[in-house]
Amino acid sequence: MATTRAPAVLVEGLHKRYGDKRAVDGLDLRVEHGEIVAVLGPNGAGKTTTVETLEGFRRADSGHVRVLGEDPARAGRAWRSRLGVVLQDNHDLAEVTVGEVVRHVAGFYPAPRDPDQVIDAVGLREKVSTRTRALSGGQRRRLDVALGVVGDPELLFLDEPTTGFDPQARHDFWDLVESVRAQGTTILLTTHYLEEAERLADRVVVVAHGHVVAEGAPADLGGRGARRARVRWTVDGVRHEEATDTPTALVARLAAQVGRPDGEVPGLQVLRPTLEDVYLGLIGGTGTDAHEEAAR
Ligand SMILES: Nc1ncnc2c1ncn2[C@@H]1O[C@H](COP(=O)(O)OP(=O)(O)OP(=O)(O)O)[C@@H](O)[C@H]1O
Repeated sequence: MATTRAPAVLVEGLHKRYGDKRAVDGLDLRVEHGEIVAVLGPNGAGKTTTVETLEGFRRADSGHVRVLGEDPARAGRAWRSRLGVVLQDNHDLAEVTVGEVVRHVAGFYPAPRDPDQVIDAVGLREKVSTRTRALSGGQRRRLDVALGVVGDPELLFLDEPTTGFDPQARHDFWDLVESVRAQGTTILLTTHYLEEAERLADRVVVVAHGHVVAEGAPADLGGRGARRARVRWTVDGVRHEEATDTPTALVARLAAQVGRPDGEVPGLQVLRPTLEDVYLGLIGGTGTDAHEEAAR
């Protein structure tokens, strides 16, 4: 039998107000060891307030919070050394080199990773002797991640880690996060990029108005997996569309009935709701169901 182990993060009924503003309003969250959980939500939904409460940087008004089994409001240095934190805006260490800062931060932890291996892992080997002020935005973010993981944390918090990245840098960063997870690190990230959540997260949690409005695997969120596919095709310049639970069977029938001699069906598209469609529906956005995920 598996032993029962407390989750890496457990939040029940979290509340936090700023004056009259209910920033977090009855939020529940659970992250198991080894999971990557993405917290999604519109600006001002309460994501950063929640994450910073978990990191021990803000005090909850009420609610039960446990991170690696301890209350962040009371936990000490030993607990903090088990966390990796990558904030939205990190400090500026302008005159220090990449190598110096990674080695320096490693020194804060009882059992850090090898700083040189971390620098290699985040792709900053060529910049090891560069002062941090001379890094590009994406390189600085990689440095932030290096600082987040050099202590070999059990739990890593990433708050909007790829904001401002170019597409290649974002994909490289995702590979990096996956390699960190492969070493057993639990990861809680906030993001505004649905593609990022889809690529990285085992589970997404959608927060709006300070509480969770939906959660699930990216493929299942909001009943996404159960929604019907729509198949489109063209015959003699006229577009046709049919909703179906069995798109493969429909496509096979079309190939036989209206396909060209080589079996190709003109204008064939198989459409399913994207995570973004589902997300926008959940938060009351204006998303349509018309994104095209699989077109052939
Ligand atoms: N220190 C503060 N003082 C007053 N109000 C605050 C403070 N921090 C956050 N708020 C307010 O609390 C609400 C939640 O903010 P929070 O930063 O947690 O949202 P978020 O979901 O992280 O947003 P974003 O996606 O824009 O980062 C917002 O209305 C914000 O203006």
